[in-house]
Amino acid sequence: MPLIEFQNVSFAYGETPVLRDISLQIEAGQLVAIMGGSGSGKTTLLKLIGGQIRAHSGKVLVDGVDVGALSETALYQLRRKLGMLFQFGALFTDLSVFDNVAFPLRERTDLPESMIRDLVLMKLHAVGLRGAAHAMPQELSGGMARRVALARAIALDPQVMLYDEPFTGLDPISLATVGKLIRELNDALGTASIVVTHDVAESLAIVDRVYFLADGQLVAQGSPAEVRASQHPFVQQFINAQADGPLPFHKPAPAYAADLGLQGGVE
Ligand SMILES: Nc1ncnc2c1ncn2[C@@H]1O[C@H](COP(=O)(O)OP(=O)(O)OP(=O)(O)O)[C@@H](O)[C@H]1O
Repeated sequence: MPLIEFQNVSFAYGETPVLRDISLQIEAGQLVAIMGGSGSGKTTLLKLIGGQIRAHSGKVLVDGVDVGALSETALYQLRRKLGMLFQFGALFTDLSVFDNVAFPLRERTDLPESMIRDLVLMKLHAVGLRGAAHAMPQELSGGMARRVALARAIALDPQVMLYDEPFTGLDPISLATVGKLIRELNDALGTASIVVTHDVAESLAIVDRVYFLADGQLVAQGSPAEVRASQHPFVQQFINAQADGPLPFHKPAPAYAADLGLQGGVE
């Protein structure tokens, strides 16, 4: 059974459709990337998995459970299975690295402090930062802070990991380190993981599959090898970072002359 499944999911904010008829399946151990232009609905897709919003039609299943049908209490339980790393998922600045990672364990479990200590050190070890346990967030580089946030996200051994732009703002070395960690943690924990990213090269190096979203629809998908070889115009536009293509540079607008209030003007 897939850990994440979208069955013909559609969603709109008010009258504006954001996702249309999305179907996909992600198995345990799979790491996938969702790519698409700004506003194509990537973050919305993650919010449907976390239950922050509910599908207007179709179903979102996490570990076989229909997220849209859950009560608030049941959602709270479900979220225990999810780990999330967001671009701006900042660390608590007044807590040490250790206490940041311990936070979800203290909040969500009744484990004794001695066990929490072991778990925190294990998670920090997994991201290579056991040595920074007693540092404060202000003392960390951006890349280290992201790795601590990653350790915090996996504190409760999630079955599903959601990453929203995990590479943003990182230097090339930290970026490669975080990418490698995302892959390693996915494999070690056997999670189903989704990375929402603009970072084509980094994500192609680590993921099993890529889904391309445009205008709220899945327009292309494939393995990194298929994506690299694809002649699909959307895929090409992303891989080659072209400003214009199927995702247009210009947002649709009235004729220039009409916008300027000219009648019969020349465009
Ligand atoms: N709370 C909201 N209320 C109304 N419209 C929203 C809301 N959140 C997002 N939108 C709109 O929904 C569309 C999809 O947004 P979403 O954040 O999912 O896109 P995205 O692909 O993640 O974009 P980006 O790459 O820029 O983060 C956008 O047009 C956005 O303006």
